[in-house]
Amino acid sequence: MQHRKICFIGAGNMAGAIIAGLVTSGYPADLISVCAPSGKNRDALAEKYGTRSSSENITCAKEADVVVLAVKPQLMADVCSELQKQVDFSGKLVLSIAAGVSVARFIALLGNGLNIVRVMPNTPSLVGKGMSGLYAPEHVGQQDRDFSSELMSAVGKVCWVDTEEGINHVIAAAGSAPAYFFLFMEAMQQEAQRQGLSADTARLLVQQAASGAAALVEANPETPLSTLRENVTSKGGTTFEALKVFNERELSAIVAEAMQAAITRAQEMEKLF
Ligand SMILES: NC(=O)C1=CN([C@@H]2O[C@H](COP(=O)(O)OP(=O)(O)OC[C@H]3O[C@@H](n4cnc5c(N)ncnc54)[C@H](OP(=O)(O)O)[C@@H]3O)[C@@H](O)[C@H]2O)C=CC1
Ligand SMILES: O=C(O)[C@@H]1CCC=N1
Repeated sequence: MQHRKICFIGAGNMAGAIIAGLVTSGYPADLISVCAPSGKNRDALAEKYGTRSSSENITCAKEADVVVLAVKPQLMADVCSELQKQVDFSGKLVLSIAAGVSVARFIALLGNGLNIVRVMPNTPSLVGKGMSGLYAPEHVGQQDRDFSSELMSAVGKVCWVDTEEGINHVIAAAGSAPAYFFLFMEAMQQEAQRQGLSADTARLLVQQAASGAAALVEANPETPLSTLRENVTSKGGTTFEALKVFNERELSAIVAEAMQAAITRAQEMEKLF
């Protein structure tokens, strides 16, 4: 892949996950600078991966070809206003990983013609198993689109969405989704422990069941998920009884409501931030 000078503004969970995946996949660490007010996270990244650590957003953004905005959505306006005063963004590529901050808002904050790509990653990027959805307005050129794809492909799989609204659908289905699976696994671990298994054994059982199920999905891309489910469900057996409970409690309605709640919140954030 192309190697450009990248500056991460923000060194938190998500930036850290992308940086870890990038460096592990061979991106030169000395081309990556990481900015944050405190040394806590950025110094840990510098120590672990050899990236550059700084508290100077403006200096690092000036030097970079690519600026990755990785702060919380509510801080984005302040961070961008500071940058806009001293950094010329023409010729730079800006990637935002923030939920709920629109392209129109970035253009208003950083200037017309901004080469902006919205990326919605997720934390499994940390282990190269990320999923990122990308969106760019029409004026963003093919080279910048390709670079963005390559960058995020270094930490997982990517898809492009045709409309900006699609980013909120990516949030619901992938950005926020690791937390849904963690919640489900937590509930299973708790119940397994309540039934008498040790915490370690309960965790191992749940972990292997989850990663094994995901591996089966990945290994059988043509097989409908319903078939994989049916393959586990013996007639008159245990799985059938367990699934009956989920169905009686309308798990799919709960999932749909939860995913819609994520989208609604992203839409609200677009108005707030
Ligand atoms: N977590 C996730 O699963 C996902 C998050 N996102 C998006 O990623 C973005 C970051 O989220 P997340 O990583 O979870 O957040 P964190 O709270 O983990 O990290 C935020 C980072 O921003 C830094 N920061 C705060 N103020 C500034 C500033 N003025 N200049 C530069 N850096 C600053 C913090 O610094 P310090 O290190 O000093 O505390 C911290 O490193 C959000 O916009 C979120 O919507 C997108 C997809 C998934
Ligand atoms: O919860 C959030 O707002 C961010 C965006 C997707 C995952 N975490």
